[in-house]
Amino acid sequence: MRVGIGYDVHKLVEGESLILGGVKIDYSHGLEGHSDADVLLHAIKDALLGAVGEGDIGRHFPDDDPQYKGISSLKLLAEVSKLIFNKGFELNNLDGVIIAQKPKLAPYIKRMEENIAQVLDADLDKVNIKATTTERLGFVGREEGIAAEAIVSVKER
Ligand SMILES: Nc1ccn([C@@H]2O[C@H](COP(=O)(O)O)[C@@H](O)[C@H]2O)c(=O)n1
Ligand SMILES: C[C@@]1(CO)OP(=O)(O)OP(=O)(O)OC[C@H]1O
Repeated sequence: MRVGIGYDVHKLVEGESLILGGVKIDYSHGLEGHSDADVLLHAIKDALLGAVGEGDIGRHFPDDDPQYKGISSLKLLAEVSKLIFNKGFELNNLDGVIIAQKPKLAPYIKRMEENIAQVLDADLDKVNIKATTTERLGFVGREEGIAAEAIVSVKER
């Protein structure tokens, strides 16, 4: 068994869609990034890559490479899924947290878990996602950005 950790932050701006866990969230603001800026999937991919000793997403999908401009982070997760499969591993379990003052994410969590489990070819009960505010403290509390953290374990298949 091996474990990995991932953390990411993106800035909240007007005029962008908010996509988290591959789910489009109904909100006035969205996250800025080179890709679709799905901060949760970025943290999960970093955790998976870390677990198998493959660095981080910036190494695999550079943020100055035009081929990744606006790309769906679900597609990049599928690439990472292939990579860990080819290295002889499969997901054991995954736990992620989205740190966002707003909007209320609870209604979307199940769909995020379903998306992630599907792309990683894992049972739904191996994927857990949650959300928390920072009680209005810090950059998240001021609604300047959204952060996410993930921890995964993988096992030899
Ligand atoms: N953006 C968010 C943040 C939190 N939730 C849900 O509310 C619960 C309480 O949050 P606290 O930050 O006050 O601990 C949390 O456990 C989540 O279920 C949410 O839906 N969206
Ligand atoms: C996802 C990638 C893809 O180019 O770009 P961004 O959406 O900017 O995200 P970030 O977490 O800043 O960098 C990682 C990149 O791999």
